[in-house]
Amino acid sequence: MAKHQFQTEANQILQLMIHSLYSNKEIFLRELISNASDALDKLNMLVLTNEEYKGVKFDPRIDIKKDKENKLLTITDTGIGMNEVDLLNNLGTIAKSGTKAFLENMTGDQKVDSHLIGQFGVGFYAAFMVADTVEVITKKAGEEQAYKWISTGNGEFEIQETTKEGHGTEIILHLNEGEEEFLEEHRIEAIVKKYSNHIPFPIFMDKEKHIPAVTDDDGKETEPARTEIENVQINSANALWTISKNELKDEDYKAFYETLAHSNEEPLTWMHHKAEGAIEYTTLFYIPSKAPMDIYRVDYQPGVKLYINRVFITDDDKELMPTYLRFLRGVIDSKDLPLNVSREILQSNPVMAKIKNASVKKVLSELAKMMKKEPEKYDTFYTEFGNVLKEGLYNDFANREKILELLKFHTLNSDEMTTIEEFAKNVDEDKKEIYYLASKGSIDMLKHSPVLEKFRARGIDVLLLNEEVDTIIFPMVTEYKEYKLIPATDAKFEESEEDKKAKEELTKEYEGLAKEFKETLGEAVKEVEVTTELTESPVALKIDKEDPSYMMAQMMKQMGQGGDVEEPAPILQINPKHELIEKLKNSSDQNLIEDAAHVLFDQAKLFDGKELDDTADFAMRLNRIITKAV
Ligand SMILES: Nc1ncnc2c1ncn2[C@@H]1O[C@H](COP(=O)(O)OP(=O)(O)OP(=O)(O)O)[C@@H](O)[C@H]1O
Repeated sequence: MAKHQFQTEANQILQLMIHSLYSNKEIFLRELISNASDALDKLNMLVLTNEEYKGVKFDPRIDIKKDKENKLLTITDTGIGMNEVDLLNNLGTIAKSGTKAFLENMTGDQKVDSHLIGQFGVGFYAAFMVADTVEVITKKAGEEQAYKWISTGNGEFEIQETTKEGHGTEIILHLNEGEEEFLEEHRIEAIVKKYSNHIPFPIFMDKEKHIPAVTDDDGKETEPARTEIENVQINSANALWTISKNELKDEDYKAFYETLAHSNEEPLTWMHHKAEGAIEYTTLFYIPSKAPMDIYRVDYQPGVKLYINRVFITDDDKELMPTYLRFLRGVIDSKDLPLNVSREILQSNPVMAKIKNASVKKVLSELAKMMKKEPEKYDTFYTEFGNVLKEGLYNDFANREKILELLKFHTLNSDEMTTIEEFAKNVDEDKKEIYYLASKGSIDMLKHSPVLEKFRARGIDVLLLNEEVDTIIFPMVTEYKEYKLIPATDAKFEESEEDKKAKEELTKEYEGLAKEFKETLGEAVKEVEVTTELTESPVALKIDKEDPSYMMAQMMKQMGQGGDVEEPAPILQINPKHELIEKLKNSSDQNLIEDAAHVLFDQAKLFDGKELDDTADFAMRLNRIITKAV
């Protein structure tokens, strides 16, 4: 008998289960049945598609057995089973990405933690919520040797050779004191009906059947009443997605989601669609109410399963749906794909491509409907997944317009968020230009950006984008319908002759100060120029987009080498109408001008969402200026 240690993370999860922070213990059965169903799915596919498994009998069933006397509950399946290596890899370790992050987020607060665990999904380890000892007896399909895995959840497990008839897995739970309810027929049946009614395989259990007494014509009892044991199927076993929509209740969809997504949280919404015509397929997509833990990890686990005519093919294909819809959980099932598709073939299969395209369109149009009809629900969706959806703007060109219309924007002139469709209605019809400012920071900070002063002065509204992802994506989005999308920093407004003249005069007047600033700041700025476009701020930064080194940096960025190239120095604009600049022009205090040049340059950087190179230097100069002022 070989002893093994649980992997650290697995042990931590196990301890959480044992000390049951989770009040809804019944889900252990849902998790074990879901694993059994997955094991049957896997074998089904191999038997149908893999020569090596041709001889393996596929007789799919899940059995639940209860032994009240010994307080044992057993869940058996005739699925793929596990060999010794599988046992070591699967039970005792957690391969799921995001496990570490999940554990780090644990707070010790029951309420917060059970909410977290709902998103994480605990799987097999949930067994330890109700059992002090768990035995797994399993034999892999096509192999001779069976194994027994056993653990009391104390940080160790043991694996030994054993015998077992037929392939599949048997999970024996030695129930804890006080968990006897899970041996009651009606309780088990209720849990199965609640969560596992529509998994695609039958679940059987022994049930007591009462046979009433038989009496003759005179009312005399000829046979006494008795109880017989009958092995009966206790779930419907009709894959939920194959059932027509109007036969399903919300509860059915919700329960199926919990089993499918291993989640204890209700989904935000679902979309069930049956396509008939040249290609027949069914899709059932759920949107979770909370983002999965691994949503921003490259090794995220995709949530859509592919079935071909009810035979499970894969749940690990990131190409089934585009990555920007990776929050979807659900099923795609089609009769029109060949069963023996390999992953490579799947990706180039024209039927799969059509299903994928149509499914993306469907999801996007359902989201658009939700946005209009259920705005609150949409807001929840948007808070959780808005930034993921935005990724589609650069990797799904064909649907860019639709995705843009699903985004919500803050704007300069309003406190309410708006859509691009609404925003476009108020854009100057002759120019058809939509301006936006994309910079990381609070919306309030963006609203007060010096860049926007010329817009405010002219009463022109601007879209405000303050997420990091916006600053990467939006420069690549240059149009929406017939409108041009223009960064606010690039806006050029026509100047009247009068303005031009006034600017020329001011430039001359402030030439000296601009020169002093440039000498002080040196290479940190490309130049210092006088501007008449600022109204409130003394200074602002501008990038010269015609500068060849700027264009080079952009090109490198697009090639994914942004980190290696330095952006060219910005232009510092000074506002001659600002009292501060005016006073500086008239000052003869060289030290003050020097300090002011540095502090103002740093201030402009902060408004641009940039970090300061030397915070101590900034504070020191600022303090010197204040000291002089008080
Ligand atoms: N009845 C079973 N038959 C065959 N393999 C199983 C069975 N139960 C569990 N396993 C294996 O053990 C692994 C771990 O199971 P566990 O329930 O902890 O996680 P999971 O199912 O992969 O993830 P989650 O339950 O969160 O979706 C499974 O992925 C599977 O490979």
